[in-house]
Amino acid sequence: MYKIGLTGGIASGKSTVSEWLAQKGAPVIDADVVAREVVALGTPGLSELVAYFGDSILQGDGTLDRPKLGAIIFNDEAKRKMLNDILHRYIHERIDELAMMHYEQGFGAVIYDIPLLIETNWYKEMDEVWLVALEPEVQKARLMARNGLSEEEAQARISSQMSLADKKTYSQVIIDNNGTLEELMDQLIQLWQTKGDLFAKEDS
Ligand SMILES: CC(C)(COP(=O)(O)OP(=O)(O)OC[C@H]1O[C@@H](n2cnc3c(N)ncnc32)[C@H](O)[C@@H]1O)[C@@H](O)C(=O)NCCC(=O)NCCS
Ligand SMILES: Nc1ncnc2c1ncn2[C@@H]1O[C@H](COP(=O)(O)OP(=O)(O)OP(=O)(O)O)[C@@H](O)[C@H]1O
Repeated sequence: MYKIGLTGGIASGKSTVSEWLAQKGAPVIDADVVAREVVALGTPGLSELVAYFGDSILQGDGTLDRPKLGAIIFNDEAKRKMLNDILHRYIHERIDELAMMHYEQGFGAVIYDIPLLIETNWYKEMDEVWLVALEPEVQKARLMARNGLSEEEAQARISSQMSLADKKTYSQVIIDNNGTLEELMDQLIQLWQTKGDLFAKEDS
């Protein structure tokens, strides 16, 4: 099965792209969804987080207080590394399971929507990397609007990730999302024309 890693910085438009691809019939694995599963109530992932960060990262009902943990790790590199060390193993395992399900269903290719695909070296497992690219100023504005963050908070999140210029050197396909949604869709239609057949099921 052909593996396509879809990546890009925070608020770059990966979900917008992967939802479009999913509507076209491509199987998509969303690492942000998996990252929520592995810290659900009662999981070993959540227990390990509490053991390191303390139970002040929990809400009253025992579930993870995500904004609170975000405020900690996006401003502290050592703690972010620890979070990654704890969770990426669980995330990777679950992603492999989901990929196996798609493989068993006969799909020719699968999209791995992974924000930290390059930072974690997971790109090495991919056959190709698609990057959703946009200038940091546009990114910051979209992130502030979507998450209701201050400029400083948005900048801290952007700075916690690899720069766009570096990510480009690992990518075979660049999807430019500086423009309107319509301009994005035009590129996706073109991309589907050249790559869409990869996803076809073997028995179809
Ligand atoms: C810190 C957490 C609790 C904040 O939760 P929140 O609901 O506010 O954000 P969400 O999970 O939707 O992530 C939004 C975006 O933040 C960025 N991001 C998330 N985690 C990290 C990280 N460890 N380092 C850098 N950027 C990150 C990604 O671009 C992601 O798409 C959460 O992001 C988390 O658990 N992160 C660790 C798991 C992880 O590395 N996820 C990325 C997928 S591999
Ligand atoms: N071309 C565009 N024009 C205007 N807004 C856009 C465009 N593309 C995406 N957006 C908006 O920008 C925000 C970020 O997009 P999206 O959620 O798809 O990014 P993402 O890369 O999946 O983010 P994250 O990884 O941080 O969850 C959303 O509010 C989305 O509606």
